[in-house]
Amino acid sequence: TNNNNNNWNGSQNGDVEIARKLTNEQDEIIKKLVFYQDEFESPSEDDIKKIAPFPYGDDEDDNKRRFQHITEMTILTVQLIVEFSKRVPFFDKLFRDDQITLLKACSSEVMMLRCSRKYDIKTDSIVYANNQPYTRQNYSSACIAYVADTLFNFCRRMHMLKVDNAEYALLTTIVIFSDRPHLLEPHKVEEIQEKYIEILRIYVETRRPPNKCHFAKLLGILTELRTLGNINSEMCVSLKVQNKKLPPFLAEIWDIQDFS
Ligand SMILES: Cc1nc(-c2ccccc2Cl)n(NC(=O)c2ccc3c(c2C)OCCO3)c1C(C)C
Repeated sequence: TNNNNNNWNGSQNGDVEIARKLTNEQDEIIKKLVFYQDEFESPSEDDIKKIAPFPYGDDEDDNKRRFQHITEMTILTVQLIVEFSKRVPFFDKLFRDDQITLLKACSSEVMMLRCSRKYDIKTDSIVYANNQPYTRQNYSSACIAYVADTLFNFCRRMHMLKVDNAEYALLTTIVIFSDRPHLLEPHKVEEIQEKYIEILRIYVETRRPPNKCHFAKLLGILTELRTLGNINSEMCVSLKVQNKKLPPFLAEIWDIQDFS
């Protein structure tokens, strides 16, 4: 090192990045996230019985019923995301207003992540809660055709990355603590997110050969999810125009102002 105690890579006092191990606290956090990810993974059987079945027919009414089914399934899924977030360490440290801001903004992104976790490459379908597959075709025919390929291509890319349960749980948590408009304490949210990003970095480092740049690819997913979430928001507005009514619960969480 040169005489002013800088290392060749410019890091001060010689603390070059070393492969750290997870602390006990960090290890406990991962275990908790994975536990609650499983706990709130899918809507219960009897919840699913209560919603309209997914029709496999192909007439106009079936398209409407498919849309109805997706909206009801989404409401159940968003409720699971809310339950999961309540168990995520440090979420309770935020103002209630910020918790709501984060949940409204992350819900569509977390749902895309959940879809990718249920993706079956062999049948190119998303096998959701009740073992009924959403294929590109029947997802498209639910009158949201142009997004089906985007969603399914995202699921394929996630499949190729072989994301494991701990990585999924950490990614979901990092998505929840993303910077969003109108937060009262943006720095607090960012600080919490950084804790989870650090846990993910160390977890990946200790699990996979370093040359795979797997950690960088996982962070890249966050950017992709942001784009997908924005397409969802645009779609919500266009649905409004097609006066395809979203249930009030979704219209509220996705901020679809009532222009009427
Ligand atoms: C009631 C409802 N539920 C969903 C949904 C369903 C599954 C995963 C994520 C979402 Cl957000 N969506 N959104 C999509 O299905 C959707 C919208 C835009 C997309 C997209 C999806 C899945 O995926 C790719 C990017 O663009 C809708 C409405 C708005 C139709």
